[in-house]
Amino acid sequence: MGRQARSKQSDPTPLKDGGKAHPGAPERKGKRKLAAEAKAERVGPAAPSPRAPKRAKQDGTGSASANKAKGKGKAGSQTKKAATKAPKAQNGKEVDWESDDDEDDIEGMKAEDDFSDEELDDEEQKRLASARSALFDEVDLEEPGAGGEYDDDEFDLDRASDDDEEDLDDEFDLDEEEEALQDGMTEEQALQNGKSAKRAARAAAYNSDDDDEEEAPLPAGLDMRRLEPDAIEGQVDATMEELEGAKSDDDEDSDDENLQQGQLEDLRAIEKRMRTAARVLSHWKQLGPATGLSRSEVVEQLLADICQYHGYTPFLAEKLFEIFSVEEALEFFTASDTPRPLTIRVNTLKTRRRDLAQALINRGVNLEPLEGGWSKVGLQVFSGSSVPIGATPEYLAGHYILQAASSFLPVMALDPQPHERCLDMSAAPGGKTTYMSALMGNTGEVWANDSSRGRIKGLGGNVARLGCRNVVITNVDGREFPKIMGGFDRVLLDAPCSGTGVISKDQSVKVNKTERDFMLLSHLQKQLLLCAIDSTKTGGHVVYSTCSIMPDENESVVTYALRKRPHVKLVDTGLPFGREGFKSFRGKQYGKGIEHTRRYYPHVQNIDGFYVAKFYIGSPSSAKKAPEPVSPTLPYAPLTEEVDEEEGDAPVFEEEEDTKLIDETRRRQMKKKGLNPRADKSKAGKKAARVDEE
Ligand SMILES: C[S@@+](CC[C@H](N)C(=O)[O-])C[C@H]1O[C@@H](n2cnc3c(N)ncnc32)[C@H](O)[C@@H]1O
Repeated sequence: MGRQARSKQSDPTPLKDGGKAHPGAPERKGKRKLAAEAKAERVGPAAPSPRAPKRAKQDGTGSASANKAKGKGKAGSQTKKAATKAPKAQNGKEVDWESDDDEDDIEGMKAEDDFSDEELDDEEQKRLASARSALFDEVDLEEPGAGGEYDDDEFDLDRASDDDEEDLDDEFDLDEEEEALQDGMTEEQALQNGKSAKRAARAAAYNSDDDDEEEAPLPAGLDMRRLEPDAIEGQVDATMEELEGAKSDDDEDSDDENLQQGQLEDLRAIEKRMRTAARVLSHWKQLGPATGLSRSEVVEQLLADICQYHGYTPFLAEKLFEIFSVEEALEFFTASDTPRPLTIRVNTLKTRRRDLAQALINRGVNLEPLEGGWSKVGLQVFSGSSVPIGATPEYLAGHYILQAASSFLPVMALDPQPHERCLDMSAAPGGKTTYMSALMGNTGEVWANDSSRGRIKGLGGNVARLGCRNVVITNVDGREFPKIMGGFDRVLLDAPCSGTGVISKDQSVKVNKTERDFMLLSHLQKQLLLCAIDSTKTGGHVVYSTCSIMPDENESVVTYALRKRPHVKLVDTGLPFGREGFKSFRGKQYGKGIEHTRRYYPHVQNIDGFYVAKFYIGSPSSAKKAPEPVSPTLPYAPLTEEVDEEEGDAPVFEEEEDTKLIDETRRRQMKKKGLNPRADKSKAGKKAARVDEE
């Protein structure tokens, strides 16, 4: 344990008493006293103090410390006083008591006899002398030695006055210097020698981590663990700061506590009001009239409370509120403030679930198969495991990946088969890619693409760690795919989304999403989905998923694709649980087979909010209406304001508009490259026309 740490752990009481400077003092003093007692015992009562001559040499009179001791000795106990008197009486020698008080005491003692020896007969006098002698003999036995001043000094040191500490250290210097002088050094060298020895001894003492060593009583003069005055001062300052800090922290803490208490009460009141409002709104006919408010007023108050209680912007609170019944909305908001269970997916390319479970249990990880038994590769890890689950040897060896249970679902729906050619269109960081690879037994091809260069690194890391040898990583905009590569057996589009299903993981979603974000995302999702469909061979499958619960990003996107690609149809996802996709929402009717799609919610299945839809890709020629082409080169461009203003579920992704966007973006890119966009206009126009024809 370090020096500072030791003092931190010590009892700070002496400071309050105005006694010892640093908190460690009482403990040190105790040891010091023990050491002195032990020494007294070893040396015996009559032995002279080995330090007495040095002290005499040091102060020239031998009385400096003794003088100090004298004053303090007065404050000492009667026993001590009696002890100091004893030598004179017993030994009959002249001892410089240096105290009138002591003389007085002796005089007093005599006076207490209340008669003169001369008045007594010889026998009486002998008896008295013997009694006196017995008394002083007894007292003598308690006295450790003849060096009265030394022992008083020792007593003072036990009280650990800073000056005395200095004296002791100086004494140590003197020892070293004397020895050095005897060894033939010059005085200056000796002084240096003494100082460095002292420094070394101090360093050794302070650096020692050995508590046992700390406990062992050292001979008093060698106890270098006592602090130098400077160090003591430093300790005092540090300790005062700590205490003041603690005090002001305490003050702040209590202010904070009061504030928190107040806030807590406010929050409790809000929570209660929200529950009441939800009940009233759910039974409006019976309870509404008693409120004296209109239904919209109650809803308005409830939304304001949700924003305050859960920390949402009014915009998002209302958007989410609309999805559920009033009471269920409250459940959703609450669940989105609670973390989901921590889950891992076993990498069957490297191990079996039971083997991994055994290995992790042996390491002290608490785990269980996923609740409900719907996955054979999922394990739930319980808190309380002291093992860092992201850093075990099994993790590093790629035996598992940390993956949310909801994230298994799109891959289970995709159901990739060995030797197939599959595409994961927006794959980073690769949770689903690596699952696909495992389900395919490292056979066939998994093209893992992501438009984000930064996220590609994580994808590569996971693919390598999990030993997925059938994965090819690409880094292009997913909307390029039908053009650069097509004919996949299966395509997964785990689309970029608003993340309203994973608010418990990313609370920033509560405040950073705007209407425009939803518009842009929906637009991008529609483009990507058409490209995913167009990259899939006839008879193949596309799975579309998001970690959002917004219909705009889910049923609307799917319905758009059904309309634009009449040769595709929604099919059963094969997932064993989940709520049906919305058939309609706020007056909009969704496409055929939407009931096959699946919705997941944190408050219902205790997994992240998710949406999964599965398409079967029929033959374009079988469709009554030919599929509308989508530009494979469509750049990722922000929507124009006109598109922003579009209402409801009207298609916002139209060819004419796409062509305009393509042209605009191409012009911007050419300008960036320092080329003249006008010079290329005819070329660009021709290219766009050609794309439309394809
Ligand atoms: C929901 S995350 C994918 C998570 C991934 N499927 C997994 O399971 O680990 C969406 C991804 O889409 C990527 N993305 C965004 N726009 C894209 C685009 N136009 N083309 C391809 N990927 C895109 C993002 O970089 C992000 O990595």
